[in-house]
Amino acid sequence: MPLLLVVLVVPVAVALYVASTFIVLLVRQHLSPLRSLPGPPSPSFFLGNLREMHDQENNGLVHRWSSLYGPTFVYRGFLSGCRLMTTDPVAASYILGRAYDFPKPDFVRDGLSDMIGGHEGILVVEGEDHRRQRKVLTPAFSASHIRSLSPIFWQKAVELRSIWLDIISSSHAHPHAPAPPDPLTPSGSTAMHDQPASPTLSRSSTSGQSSSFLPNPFSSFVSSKVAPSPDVNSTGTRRRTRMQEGVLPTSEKDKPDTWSDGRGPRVDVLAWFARATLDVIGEAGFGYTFDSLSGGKESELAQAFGVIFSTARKFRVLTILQVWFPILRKFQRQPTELKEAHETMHRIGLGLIEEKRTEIMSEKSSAFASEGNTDGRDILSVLIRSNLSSDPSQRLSTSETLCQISTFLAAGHETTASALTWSLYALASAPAVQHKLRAELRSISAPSLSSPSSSESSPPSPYPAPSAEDLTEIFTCQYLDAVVREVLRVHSPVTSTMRVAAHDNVIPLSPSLSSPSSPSIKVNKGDIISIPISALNQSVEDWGEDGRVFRPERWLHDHEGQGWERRSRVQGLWGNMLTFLNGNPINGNRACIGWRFAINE
Ligand code: HEM
Repeated sequence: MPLLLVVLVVPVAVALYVASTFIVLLVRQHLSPLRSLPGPPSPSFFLGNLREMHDQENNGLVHRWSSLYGPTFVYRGFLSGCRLMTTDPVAASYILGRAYDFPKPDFVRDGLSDMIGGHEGILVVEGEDHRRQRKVLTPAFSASHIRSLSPIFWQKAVELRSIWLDIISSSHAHPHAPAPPDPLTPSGSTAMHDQPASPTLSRSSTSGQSSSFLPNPFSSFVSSKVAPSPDVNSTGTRRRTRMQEGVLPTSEKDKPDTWSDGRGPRVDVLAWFARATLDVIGEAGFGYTFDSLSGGKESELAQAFGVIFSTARKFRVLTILQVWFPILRKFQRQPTELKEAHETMHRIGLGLIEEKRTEIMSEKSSAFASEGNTDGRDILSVLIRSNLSSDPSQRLSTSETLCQISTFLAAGHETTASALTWSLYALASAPAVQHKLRAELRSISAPSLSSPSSSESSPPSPYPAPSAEDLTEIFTCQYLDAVVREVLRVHSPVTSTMRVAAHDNVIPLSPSLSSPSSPSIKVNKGDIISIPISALNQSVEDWGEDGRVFRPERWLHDHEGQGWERRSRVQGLWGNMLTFLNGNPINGNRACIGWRFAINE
């Protein structure tokens, strides 16, 4: 009898659950105020526009849609549900400035939690938990503390420089290395062309624009860093690097190949920057040595993180279904490899926390503890220290602290690798900019920069770490500043983000962009909103007709003494762009907490 009951009742219950979810969805859809907004046709009932968004390159689709339907329009998600997308700066500022009224959607938070290995990191938590975590974490990201980490950035840059010099000189020794089949090669390097189609990066950012397809705003940069750059083995056939498979490469045999194709030696820059930035975030973030640049044995933590990252990135139909049927998450079986990776991360993370705590306690009478001198300390140490001194009700628990380690890795490693790669790409595409920047840097008197440069025949010069005065001189370089801003504006590593209305709301629009009949947009609780960061950063209204062109000069003051940053209508955290987002300390500051770290790096 009980068996009969199970056989009859379970399928009926499942059918009712599925049917009621669909009905709720369709009714919601029917009542949505977003239905009246214009937008592209939906090519598929089940996937809406998600597939084409996933497949687009360099935000071209968003630019096309906004030119056809205006800055605020609707595209379709799962089961053709309406999703709002806006490039209106007033609407974007309203939404992002009210982070607790417009939190990340649950499915995005779930995706991030999978990547981080827990629900308690600052990227994932919302409301009061977020406010508390942000307060404890903020001192670790202060301007002076981040500046004190510069020797780590410097050391890794010098290390990477000598590796590249070695690669170049050894490839000169073998000038006839076979050229790989490489259909992705850039077609000429013209200065300042419109949104360059870098082969490696644009292909990679195909998946990089996928934040609404993969439930993860950080997928925009996550996947772009496992770029499918061509990697060729000795027989000339393509092979995937472990980097591309999501496993971080560190051992000698896995180093990306270099080759000569008649135009000089070629280096997979993205893969090398990923190693350098992994080393940096390990050391500066939590005092952990990955040694991935020097090609030592692949660290346990790098391996574990690689497994977690690559698993979280994978797109599965189940992931989409879980958005609408959260119960499915309960039945999800974790692959053994993933379980082991989480355990490794947990064990190493707890070890690091314990080590820092012991250090801090034993230094209680020393300068570090008594005078608050945290210079050069990794971020985790400063975080633990500020946690110890804060009001007990405001402290982070051990499991919350643990989640911050993987959060720093997830948020601070591939973003910076991507930014650095785009920087080199932009400079390579604009030789005039490159010459001007080099001339400015060569004019600096700082000993760390004025060391004699090496030639192919002499070993690289040591380049001592810059002093505080050197850093001040470097940071006041106007053209360097303009180049960094322009790279991060045109090639924002996080291309879009997503929010959900926590309750019914009315979003104001720019007076110049709204129609008199609808100066605002009504959203219902649960409506999903996409903010295309890249498109906003490149807006023609803000940046002029050449808004999508890489032109650092726009940041220099014109003859009226006005910098372009003052003309932009976007209220970004940094440089009046949304690259690091923006926020509001009262109603949720979800702007990038690591922006100073990234700029310094
Ligand atoms: C060029 C490099 C970087 C870019 C473009 C970038 C961009 C962003 C963006 C757009 C967000 C907001 C995401 C959202 O809410 O949808 C964010 C958040 C965050 N970033 Fe970064 N980031 C960079 C580097 C870093 C670094 C180096 C770190 C840490 C060392 C870091 C740590 C974080 C954290 C912890 C958050 C979550 C903040 C919160 O929710 O309160 N980021 N970042």
